Amino acid sequence: MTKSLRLGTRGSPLAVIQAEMVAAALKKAHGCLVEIVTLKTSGDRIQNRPLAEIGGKAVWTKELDRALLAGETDLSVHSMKDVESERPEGLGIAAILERADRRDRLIGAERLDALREGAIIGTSSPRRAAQLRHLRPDLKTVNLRGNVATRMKAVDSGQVDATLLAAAGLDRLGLVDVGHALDDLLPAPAQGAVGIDAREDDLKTRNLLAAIDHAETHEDVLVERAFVRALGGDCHSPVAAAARHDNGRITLDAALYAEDGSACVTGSCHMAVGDADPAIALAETLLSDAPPSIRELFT
Ligand SMILES: NCc1[nH]cc(CCC(=O)O)c1CC(=O)O
Repeated sequence: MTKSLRLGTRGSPLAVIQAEMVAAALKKAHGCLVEIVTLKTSGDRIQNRPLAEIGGKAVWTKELDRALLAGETDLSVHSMKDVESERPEGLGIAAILERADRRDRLIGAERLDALREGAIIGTSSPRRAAQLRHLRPDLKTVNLRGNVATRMKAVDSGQVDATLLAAAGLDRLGLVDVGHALDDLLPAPAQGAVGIDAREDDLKTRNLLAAIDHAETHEDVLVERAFVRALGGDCHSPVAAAARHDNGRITLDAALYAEDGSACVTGSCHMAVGDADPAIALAETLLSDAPPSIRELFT
């Protein structure tokens, strides 16, 4: 029997491609019909100010959450790195697709050390800005928002010397040859993972979604999110974290930065699958070891 599902998504080209990936996976697993409903979030509406200034949490998810809770949609598709680690009451991540390339790619130069002295880097990500300034204190970072095409245009037109974009987003847009992957830059928590939210009490939809869940990715992302939650951080915090499966256990590598990159604390821990306590303990240790310039960013 086929069931028709209403899938809520943002309307950016990348968001729509990710929604189509989920629709195709559901169709393949169950033969369901999926109707894609695009919604505008406050992050989409307000383009000309730094995200951190728009204020309030959940700039990318609030409208999708509202529609889902109101029963106007049955599921929401999100880039997991944009989803606050605290979800509204009544909603919960039901499935996460297999993670794509989680690295950042540099657009505008082949390597960071190939950038000229004092080069201007456009990014709206506090993590990327802090990481770049940590490695190259001479670099200037300027706020650059907008979708992937807008940001690439800013490099092409010379408005900025370079920018960083997630490999996963570029690849999904078909831009597989754009930019140069930075192997040594620790990515954002949950980067490269697409997640699907559903109402906690909608067991029918949650069961359908269970079939397209990628367990390893889901477990790793939960660890990265537990780490951020324990810090009291959010997706605008200068935090990097990457969990990976390793011989049936999970290893987490993490780093916290001062906003201007002048300080950084890093650490790693290992844990059994399903036990995020070591990630929470690592968050506490890193915060207590961190200088005030880092500690003041977390409450
Ligand atoms: N904050 C925007 C955003 N959210 C998710 C991705 C990329 C896709 C992903 O990480 O799965 C991007 C673009 C970027 O950072 O380059």
